[in-house]
Amino acid sequence: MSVNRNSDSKPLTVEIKELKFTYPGIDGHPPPGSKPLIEHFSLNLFSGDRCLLVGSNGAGKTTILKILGGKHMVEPEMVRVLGRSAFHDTALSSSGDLCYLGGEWRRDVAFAGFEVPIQMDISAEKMIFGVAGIDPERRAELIKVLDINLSWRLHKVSDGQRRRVQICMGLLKPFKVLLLDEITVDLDVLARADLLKFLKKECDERGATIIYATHIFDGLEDWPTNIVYVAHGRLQLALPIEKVREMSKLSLMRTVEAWLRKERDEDRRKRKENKAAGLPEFEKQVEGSRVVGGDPARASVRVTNNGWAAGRLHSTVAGEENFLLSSNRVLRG
Ligand SMILES: Nc1ncnc2c1ncn2[C@@H]1O[C@H](COP(=O)(O)OP(=O)(O)OP(=O)(O)O)[C@@H](O)[C@H]1O
Repeated sequence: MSVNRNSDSKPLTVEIKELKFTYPGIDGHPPPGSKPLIEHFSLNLFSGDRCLLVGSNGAGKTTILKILGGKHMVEPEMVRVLGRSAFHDTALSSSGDLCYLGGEWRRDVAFAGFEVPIQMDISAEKMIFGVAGIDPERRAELIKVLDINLSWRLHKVSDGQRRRVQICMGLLKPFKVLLLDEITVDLDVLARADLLKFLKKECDERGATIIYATHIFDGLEDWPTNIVYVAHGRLQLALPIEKVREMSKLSLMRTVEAWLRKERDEDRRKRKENKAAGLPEFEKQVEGSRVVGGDPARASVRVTNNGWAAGRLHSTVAGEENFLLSSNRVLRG
């Protein structure tokens, strides 16, 4: 499903085609009898799009962003970012063209090319200026936008200040596709507003594409170009913002609230019906399906020669031809 009315002339940047994904069990395979977490999910996004990804807790937003960010393996044709498979073509992330910013401090910073925990005794200046090959103007702009004091010692600053440094590190390279998994929770209103403004400019002026998963709608009314609503790992709606405004006279937050309320009422109705019919109210959780993502070395089924080893962040071997298996068997945290 394409969500941009004017997509004809704009390059396609994110292409999701019939995406299907199940978290692997401890043996590296989807547990027998498990229902895919994500299924029948298709979406196209274009250069310049700012897409808000909304849905209730557990809907699958983080999973989708991680798949797009190349952290979970899926069939290469299911997800293309800038025409390439994010999981198999690790140069997409290492070049900075594809950037995933989520809750994982250490890994995100490492992906920005500076492999140190962000809570150690180090100055913000050392962290930020330690990344090589950065345009000084862009760096100065980000420091200003995020109002970073370069003398901050990272082990002594507040969560929000540390988060600002993390975001700055993540945005230093001029990304083409940015995946944001609610990274603004710690930010004060001013920092959040300035960051959102900066991100809007990145899309308008450089044609970047941003997908932003959030539950916080403050200051977002005029930010997105598209809204994507996901429930139970299935795409419910993918609309340009003008269409959402046409459909609903409510604010963005109230509109999303109405969608989620309807979904919850429907879930409750189904559970009641199941109960009345003597069926289990909730879907059975498949035993062993909860895995800690991250280290492929911990999975008992290994993909042959995929270039990854425990504790390493960048594959030495890029390219789909190196992958013998193409199920959902490997997770990167
Ligand atoms: N590593 C994992 N292994 C197995 N199941 C997982 C794993 N990570 C998430 N899940 C399950 O996948 C489902 C979707 O989780 P996900 O984190 O993608 O949801 P979300 O929409 O981002 O939720 P939230 O709004 O709470 O952040 C949840 O039911 C969750 O329990």
